[in-house]
Amino acid sequence: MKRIVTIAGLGLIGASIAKALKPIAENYIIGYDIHSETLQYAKSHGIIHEAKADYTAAVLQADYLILAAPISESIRLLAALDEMQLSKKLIVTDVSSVKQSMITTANQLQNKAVSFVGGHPMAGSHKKGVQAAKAHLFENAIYVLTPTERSTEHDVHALKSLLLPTHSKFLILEADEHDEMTGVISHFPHLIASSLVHQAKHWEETHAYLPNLAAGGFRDITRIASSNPTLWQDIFYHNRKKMSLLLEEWITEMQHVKLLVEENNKQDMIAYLEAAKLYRDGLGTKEKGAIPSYYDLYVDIQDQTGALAHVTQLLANSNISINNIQILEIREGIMGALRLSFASEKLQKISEQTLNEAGYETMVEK
Ligand SMILES: NC(=O)C1=CN([C@@H]2O[C@H](COP(=O)(O)OP(=O)(O)OC[C@H]3O[C@@H](n4cnc5c(N)ncnc54)[C@H](O)[C@@H]3O)[C@@H](O)[C@H]2O)C=CC1
Ligand SMILES: O=C(O)C(=O)Cc1ccc(O)cc1
Repeated sequence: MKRIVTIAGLGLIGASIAKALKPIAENYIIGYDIHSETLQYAKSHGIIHEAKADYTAAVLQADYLILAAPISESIRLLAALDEMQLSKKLIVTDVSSVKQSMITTANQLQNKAVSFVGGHPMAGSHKKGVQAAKAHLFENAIYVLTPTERSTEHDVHALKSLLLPTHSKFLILEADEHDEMTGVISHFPHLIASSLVHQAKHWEETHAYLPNLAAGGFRDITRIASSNPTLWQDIFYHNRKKMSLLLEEWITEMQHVKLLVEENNKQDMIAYLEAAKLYRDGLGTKEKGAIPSYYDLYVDIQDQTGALAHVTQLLANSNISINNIQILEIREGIMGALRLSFASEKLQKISEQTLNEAGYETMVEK
């Protein structure tokens, strides 16, 4: 029997789920999006079986509905189910980064045919839109499910079975617990990353050369500030209570840090940095985070013509593809470092061996 799955919102997340679910013979994927070009793209690239430009028509046939629009839009799409005459049971889930406002809307629904289980696949990208979608986006990532008053254990089980091809790891959480944790480890760091970029921009007025000094550290810590601003505004809005509490806590923490700097007590400062290092080092580095981290290899090279080409050629000869290359430090006459990023630990290891054999010094961050 066919399992009819409607996905409303075919952007990065919706289309990635569609790509993961479509190869399963039992699934029939209907796509709905407010942008006709997105629908056309999804249909013509085989991401969905069928495109529907009308939301009600897309929902009426479905056994499952995945709401993958921006959070505020997904809330509207969920509430609109009360206006529909559904002839069969509909298991509804969403992918929103904040859960409480979705769950509150779900618990107010009157339509008895609707069962709702909140969802949040905790993987993403700084890109947006259907063209950035990838079938393997959620592989090994945490996929949070939040059961509600409007769902049974059987519904949760059915939804997990549907989402199995995403190859993610399911985790059941309460909405409030989810919003607090993601507030701390995902949403709040975004705000801080953006504010650090603002600080640098401000100082560029005084030091025009400043952007050229933006080295690895600044780039690493602000990488997430390059994400989709509309998406993040929506996240901050829906998690505003937690964000406000975290900001207060942060301001207090910064006052403490200010004292540490001003008082210049060597021991206290080292203890503060040590405690942070200890905790940070203990976080699994190779566990897949929300934004996939690549397997990096640092290579020391002499600053001489052709050094970069030589390294890449050596790896190309071994059929190793490099996902990203960053030149960390190149100054005349001294050693420079390349950061090469690979898609897997295996490629990282082979590259290390290949380059070591050719006489290059390498380093893998532990
Ligand atoms: N981008 C990320 O890294 C992650 C995002 N999420 C969540 O996924 C959801 C979608 O985000 P993305 O896919 O990144 O955004 P996106 O901007 O790539 O895609 C959103 C899609 O929804 C469509 N859309 C907008 N309003 C609509 C409506 N009323 N009806 C139907 N379609 C509509 C847009 O045309 C677009 O195709 C958000 O709720 C976000 O919180 C969850 C995990 C990661
Ligand atoms: O790592 C991050 O914070 C990301 O930017 C990717 C992301 C964005 C939104 C989510 O709800 C989950 C993951």
